[in-house]
Amino acid sequence: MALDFQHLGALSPSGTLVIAALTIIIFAAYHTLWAHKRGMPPLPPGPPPEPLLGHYRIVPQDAAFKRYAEWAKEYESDVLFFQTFGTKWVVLNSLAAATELLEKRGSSYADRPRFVMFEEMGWSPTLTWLRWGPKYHLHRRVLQPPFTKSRVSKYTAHQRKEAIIFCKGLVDNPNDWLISVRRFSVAIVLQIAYGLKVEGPESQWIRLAEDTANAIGKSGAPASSIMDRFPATRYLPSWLPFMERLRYAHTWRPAIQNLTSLPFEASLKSLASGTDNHSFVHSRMGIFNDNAHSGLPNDFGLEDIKGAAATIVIAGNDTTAATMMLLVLYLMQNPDAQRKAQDEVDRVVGGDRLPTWDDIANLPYTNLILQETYRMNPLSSLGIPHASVADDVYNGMFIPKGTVIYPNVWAMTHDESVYTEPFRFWPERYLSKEQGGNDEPLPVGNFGFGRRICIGRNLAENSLLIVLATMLATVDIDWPLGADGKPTPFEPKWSYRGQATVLPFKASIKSRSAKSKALLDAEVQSSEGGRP
Ligand code: HEM
Repeated sequence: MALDFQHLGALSPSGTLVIAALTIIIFAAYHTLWAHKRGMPPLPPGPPPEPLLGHYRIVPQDAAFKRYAEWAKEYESDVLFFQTFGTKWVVLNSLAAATELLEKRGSSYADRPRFVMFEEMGWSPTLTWLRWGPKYHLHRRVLQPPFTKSRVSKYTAHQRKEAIIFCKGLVDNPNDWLISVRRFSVAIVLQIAYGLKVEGPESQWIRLAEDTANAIGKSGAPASSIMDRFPATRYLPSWLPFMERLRYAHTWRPAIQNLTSLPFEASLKSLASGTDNHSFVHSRMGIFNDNAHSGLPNDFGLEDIKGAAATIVIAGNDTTAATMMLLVLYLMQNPDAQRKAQDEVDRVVGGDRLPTWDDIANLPYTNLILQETYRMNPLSSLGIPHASVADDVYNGMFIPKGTVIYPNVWAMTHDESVYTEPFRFWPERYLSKEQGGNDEPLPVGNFGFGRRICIGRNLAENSLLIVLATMLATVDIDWPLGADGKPTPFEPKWSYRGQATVLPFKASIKSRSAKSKALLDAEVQSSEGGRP
């Protein structure tokens, strides 16, 4: 008989706790006995679990990637095993393991776990969270083609224009540089998904995207809440002390719903008025309406279009903004790298114009600054988890079907056997020894692995490169001024709940020259409707 948890909210607190505890004990005992099949090789090693709770209290909620990397050394294994309440998870701490399992055996590891907490947050069909199956394939087939390397070139004019508006924002309002960052990242994806424009720093779309970024950015590592580990707990009353993630999900639910609905409705309105803005929504609605008129079925229905458009904004906005903040941070902390990159841009572009797309291929050091930024702080330090669809054996270790797989990208990009002084920002490390570098490999994993690799990576990389080149051409970035009027270094603060991001910080941003400022002003002036 299925358990009915719906009525639990009406129970007294002590009754609820007793039922919750009993249910957890039964499930945990059952799954612990089941986890290891007879006759199979041993499970990967890991710290010993606690009775019944397994590893629930052992793995830290914050910055778990660092602890996993330490355990990998302690247990001398790049693959570690954990379990709690019947959920099993494996952490891959080396690129070799991630490449073998997520790339080479990719089809066996292309599922996602169920993101119960995100379900509580009210997401519509979103490629990122969809389980491996027909719905997933349909969404990937629709969303991937517009973002291939060749197809993203159609967005480059828009990206360059926004990069120039961004840098003008930095020069005109340096103290509000974070608003300019948010404006840029929203403007790119909102235009592509819905054909909507961000008219200025006060735009409702910036606020909406900010809310959603907050909702997702601080929601904890994906699939790691008690609800994800043990889905029945979603029906417990949210006032219980250990259900803070459920409270969080309900608090942010309206933000997710607004982001999914409001821009979609605005885009439909502009379509109804007869304007085709060539956005994702307009092109999908064209197909949808044509099919409807011809009496053909629409596999990709209205909810799918709505969910897929929101995916572009949700997946593309905060990731781009967070990487831009890292670029500003690392340029500020590393004046030598900043000067060297500025010299490169000056040499290639000259002082009479701003960088264009043709220049990007001729800016290798600028490109390495971006690569080193990816390596220093992979935003999804533990990736977005995959899940295995079949039993497997790797290096003599058994990985059961249905195991959640976390690639520890941070451990990979800080592996001392690959990167000398991994905590040092040193873009030259990728150059050959003859060029003064150390022949180290470019970082891998920032955009994920295998079948689930980020579909927006080409778009994001283009955004970041044109923004970086334009910043280098037009502004100097330094530590903020202290009370004595001198640049004053400080230790930045970080958040490791959800994405690994640097928290908002102050920087001193100044125009490089009257000429570079005039170039920005002139380009913004001449670009149609461009407003900082
Ligand atoms: C710096 C920017 C970005 C970073 C660091 C980033 C990172 C990631 C990562 C780590 C994943 C998980 C991959 C995996 O499971 O193996 C992912 C998936 C995804 N990304 Fe991005 N991303 C960025 C920008 C974008 C943009 C601009 C878009 C939209 C066009 C986008 C759309 C997606 C989607 C739809 C998925 C889910 C793919 C799937 O599950 O099949 N991302 N991204």
